[in-house]
Amino acid sequence: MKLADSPLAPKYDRSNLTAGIVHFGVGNFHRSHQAMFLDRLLREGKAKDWAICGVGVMPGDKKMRDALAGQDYLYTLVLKNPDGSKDTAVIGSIIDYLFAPEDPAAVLDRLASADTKIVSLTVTEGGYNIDDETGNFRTDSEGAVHDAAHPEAPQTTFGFIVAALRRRKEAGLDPFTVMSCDNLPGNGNIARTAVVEQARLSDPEFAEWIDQNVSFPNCMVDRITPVTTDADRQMVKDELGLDDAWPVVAEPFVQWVLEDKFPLGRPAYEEAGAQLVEDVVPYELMKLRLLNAAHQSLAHWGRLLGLEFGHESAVDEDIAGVTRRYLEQEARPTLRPVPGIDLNAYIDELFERFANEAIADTLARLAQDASDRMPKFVLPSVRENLKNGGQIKIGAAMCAAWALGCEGKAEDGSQIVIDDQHGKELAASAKRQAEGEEAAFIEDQFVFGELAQNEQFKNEFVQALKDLREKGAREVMRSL
Ligand SMILES: NC(=O)c1ccc[n+]([C@@H]2O[C@H](COP(=O)([O-])OP(=O)(O)OC[C@H]3O[C@@H](n4cnc5c(N)ncnc54)[C@H](O)[C@@H]3O)[C@@H](O)[C@H]2O)c1
Ligand SMILES: O=P(O)(O)OC[C@@H](O)[C@@H](O)[C@H](O)[C@H](O)CO
Repeated sequence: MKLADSPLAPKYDRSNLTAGIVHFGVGNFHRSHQAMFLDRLLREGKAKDWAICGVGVMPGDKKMRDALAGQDYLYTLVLKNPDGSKDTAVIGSIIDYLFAPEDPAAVLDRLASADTKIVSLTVTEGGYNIDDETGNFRTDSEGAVHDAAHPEAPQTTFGFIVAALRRRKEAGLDPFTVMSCDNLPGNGNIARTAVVEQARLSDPEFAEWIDQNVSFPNCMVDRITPVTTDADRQMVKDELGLDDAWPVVAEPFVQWVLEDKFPLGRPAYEEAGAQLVEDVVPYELMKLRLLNAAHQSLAHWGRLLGLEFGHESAVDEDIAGVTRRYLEQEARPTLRPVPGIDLNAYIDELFERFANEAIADTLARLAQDASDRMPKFVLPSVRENLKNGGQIKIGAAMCAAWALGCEGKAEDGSQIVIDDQHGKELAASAKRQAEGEEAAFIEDQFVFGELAQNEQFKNEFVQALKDLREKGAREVMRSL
């Protein structure tokens, strides 16, 4: 059955909607989170001017464009509960999709349209081109250099945003709000840096204007959303009778905490369950340094033991133990109090969520692009503890588990595949490490910045790596 004919399909009239939001990076998470919040409002007859037009700038996004365009941009969202039951809906809030490499002019026209009031992003942690140590935009990246030289014919997210803001200004239109929904500490601030610094490369004066006039709210986003598998597609066909080229599965838990800084207005997200707050930073840090850091721990220790899924790591006594001790002894002490949240209960709930085997989140997904994730989720706590005399041994050992995994083999001899945009460099330093250069991995400036020069971090890392080789991961985890 076609999605549009399903009893689960939206009852609201989609021909009557206007795209007020342009979203870059329509992956699984955007579709399980922001698009779902909007769908909730649309079902109540609200937010008709806030439908979403997706944009993809990466060559790989053609697949998503084709999948969505072939089914009127509808898709199935399947929430998998821990007891094995499922809650399903067909989501209708995305009404168009533009694939930038094929038609960049259409993307610019859409961004420059008076209808567009919010430009939102889930372009991954690495998509912002930020040096984690300095917080500076990497002006020498290929895309940034291209868009600086050809500001009228951009290829990257930030190049498009800058070009569109210029067109709006020239046309006398107010700037849209730029809302990052990526897992980054201060994601709005980072989006600001990326947009302003991209603009500065071609027009410093306009960059200043953007900095003064464009709003970049910060937000914290949360819903574990694994990669869609063929088995998920088959399940949607068998159980719901639906032909869906790209359904999304996710956990039932969902959270969105955001700053209310939308000069051109916004959907009433709070009426769909989001929390609007003055200061989102404590919530963001809690989520990134606890949930996302725990995911790194489950992934790197679990992969060393040859495990495949997040829930397998989460119920393994040694991995769960070392992960919990990391959270309690090294991550939580770096957090500020979070209004309305008991951090002990939050950590307990994380382990319940991680243990949901119906989600079947893979350790490969959690470890993907770890070179972008470790610097955002784990290394900030290491740095803060080093500064304040706090403990770092479990974080350093997690880095060593990752480093050893990058040599390519689990303890049971199975292969560990490295899927990382910085993978070549990781493989090269892991090779030097395997040949006896014990600190080679942490000398990778892109990931570790100045940390290799810190004697305490280096010693803890090198010792953990040595112990891992001599005693194995289980004994090391138990000793921590
Ligand atoms: N999956 C989750 O559980 C989850 C939960 C919370 C937040 N997030 C955030 O959402 C992001 C995306 O996750 P996902 O599960 O949707 O992944 P995904 O792989 O399904 O989608 C990623 C999207 O980002 C685009 N992208 C990647 N690099 C880009 C770049 N340099 N410029 C522009 N676009 C780029 C891809 O083309 C794709 O459209 C994560 O990196 C994270 O920051 C994910
Ligand atoms: O998607 P990333 O790159 O931010 O990190 C991997 C996971 O930790 C992450 O996707 C979580 O599942 C998510 O942040 C839960 O809300």
